[in-house]
Amino acid sequence: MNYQALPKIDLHCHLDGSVRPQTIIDLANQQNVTIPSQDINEISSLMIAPETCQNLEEYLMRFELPLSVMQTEEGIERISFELFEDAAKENVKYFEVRFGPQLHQLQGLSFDQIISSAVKGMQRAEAIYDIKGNYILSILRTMDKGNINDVIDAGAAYLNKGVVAFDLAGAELPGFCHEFIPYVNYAIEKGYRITIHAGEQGVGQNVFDAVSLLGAERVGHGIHIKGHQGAYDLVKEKSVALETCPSSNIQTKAVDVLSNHPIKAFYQGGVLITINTDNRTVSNTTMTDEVRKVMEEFNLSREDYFAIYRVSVEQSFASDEVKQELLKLAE
Ligand SMILES: O=c1[nH]cnc2c1ncn2[C@@H]1O[C@H](CO)[C@@H](O)[C@H]1O
Ligand SMILES: [Zn+2]
Repeated sequence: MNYQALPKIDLHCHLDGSVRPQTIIDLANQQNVTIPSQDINEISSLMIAPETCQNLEEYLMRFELPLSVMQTEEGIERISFELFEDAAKENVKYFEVRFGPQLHQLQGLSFDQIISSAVKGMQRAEAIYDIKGNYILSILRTMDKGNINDVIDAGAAYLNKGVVAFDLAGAELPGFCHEFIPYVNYAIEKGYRITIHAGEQGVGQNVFDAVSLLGAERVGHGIHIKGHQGAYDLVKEKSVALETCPSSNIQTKAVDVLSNHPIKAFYQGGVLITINTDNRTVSNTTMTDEVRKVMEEFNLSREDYFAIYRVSVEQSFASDEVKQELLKLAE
């Protein structure tokens, strides 16, 4: 099968984990940022998380280098444009990208400048390529909570003009949802859709909480509903889609090998699943690779692929008009 040619949808991809290595070098030189090497191979290997990562925390250490050149409007705009360009060239037709505005303030950018730069880069790519997209604003669970509502307020000006949803990301502790209830409620009041990273690091209860306490409409990863019947049943009952990211899940030790990934069991059990990249550079992957890996490992047919594609369309935060266009590609 020609995986590259298939129309694809990626609903879970981090901007800062998906920067071209050459762009890190270019921007570091332009911005006078010191980086460990000028050699593209060395920069690439510093950015890609190794298979020997012990856990999510070690995986997350790979984001420091790209973030060092994502502190100016030009840097963010360029990286956003290039990510949508890369995705369009492999036939991703709809792309939801997320990032944490709190991580881009090291040189004093305002949340408005940060968010508008990302949106501008996306819109520049949308004008040239056959791709549509939206941004999701991620709050880092480990960071100070004092400015979360400022991120929500700044992003609200872009709602349905490039920004659609709110997310919680970063290291995952058991029971994390409780302390975020007021922030997520504030985001919902402002009109954000909700997706939450949960059940990536061993805690199925976090998925149950993300859906029942935070109103998550989708869950990032969600792997550990396997082994938590209550979470499994709730996700099915509420038609919450899981944004699975197979390569990332192996690097972070959420699963040991692809053949043990529960994605096919979920699919056969009627859980809504989608296939996504998480981090193109850190996980050294593309949508073409993720689709190929899942289809080959689990012997999925073209019909299975388009069933999953349709779930991605329905569970996306795209407008009805865009959804109609995307569904036509599955006919
Ligand atoms: O798989 C993941 N699980 C949890 N957090 C993640 C994952 N990938 C990236 N980030 C975190 O999200 C931030 C904003 O994009 C990244 O800087 C990284 O810390
Ligand atoms: Zn993620």
